[in-house]
Amino acid sequence: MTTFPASLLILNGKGTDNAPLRDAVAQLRKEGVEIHVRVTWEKGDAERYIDEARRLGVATVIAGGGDGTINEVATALVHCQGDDIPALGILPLGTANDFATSIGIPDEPEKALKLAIAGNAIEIDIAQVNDETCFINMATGGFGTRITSETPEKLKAALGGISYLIHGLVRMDTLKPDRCEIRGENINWQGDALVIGIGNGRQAGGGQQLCPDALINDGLLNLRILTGEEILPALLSTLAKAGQSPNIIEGASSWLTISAPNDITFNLDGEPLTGREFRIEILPSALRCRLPPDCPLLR
Ligand SMILES: Nc1ncnc2c1ncn2[C@@H]1O[C@H](COP(=O)(O)OP(=O)(O)OP(=O)(O)O)[C@@H](O)[C@H]1O
Ligand SMILES: [Mg+2]
Repeated sequence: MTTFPASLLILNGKGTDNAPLRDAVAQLRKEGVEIHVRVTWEKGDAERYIDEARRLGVATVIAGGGDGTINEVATALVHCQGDDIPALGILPLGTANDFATSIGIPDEPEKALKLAIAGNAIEIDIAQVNDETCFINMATGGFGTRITSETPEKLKAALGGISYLIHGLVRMDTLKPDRCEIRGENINWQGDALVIGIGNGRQAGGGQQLCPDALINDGLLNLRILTGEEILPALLSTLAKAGQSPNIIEGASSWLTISAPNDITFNLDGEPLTGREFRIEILPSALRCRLPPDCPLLR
């Protein structure tokens, strides 16, 4: 792989104790591939490493971590000015890895790294909330959000994606819909939402297909609202057969506004954002991402 340009791998500090990854990086370096590796300690570190990546002139910045890490790196790339902005590569090392899984990134570090270095860089969209925060995968609100943002770190580390579900069941007594109003192109809805999913990508919460028709390069946000008084088990089975349930509202729009009389919390690729007014818009073709040739989320 000697002909490929240099990359900088931004590794979430949670994922550094990883022998297969160490071997994969060593092997690629032996083959002549230039890979710089940097490790994060806290939020904001990824952004600083992007500055360094640009000084080094690398062709790819690889996000090594979960959805939160991918989003942080993607957001920093979207905010870059000028020419020769590096492409995004993805190395899934999180607990849920919802974005990576849905776009077809392989699990094995070696395969994912090779794709991140040599894959085709394709223009994709990102979503922006209130002119500032971005999410590359999905915003979830309502009960579903409480599941994810309240799942304790330890439970998450031990059980992975399943922990979202378990923790959700334990807290079923707290199930309470969020009253809100949602507008968009041909969307004007008001009511009590149990779960609101707004997707550039398709799945969140460790495999829940909230926006099964979403594409990452169609210039649209996909919306799905789950309403009604169903309890969680029923809710999860309805997720599978949309279009049949009167409790599922769907739509697509390049922008959405959500307003609520009480605070609601959205989970943006794992990071909570609380408020009463949200304006979410898609930024079309905002960055380039190295994707597998058969990526199912492309138009
Ligand atoms: N060294 C570190 N130790 C612990 N947390 C870190 C470290 N560096 C960054 N972080 C935090 O990790 C979070 C992002 O984690 P990320 O979403 O990538 O993984 P995850 O939550 O395990 O995976 P997933 O979102 O796929 O479930 C950010 O909030 C960031 O502040
Ligand atoms: Mg889309």
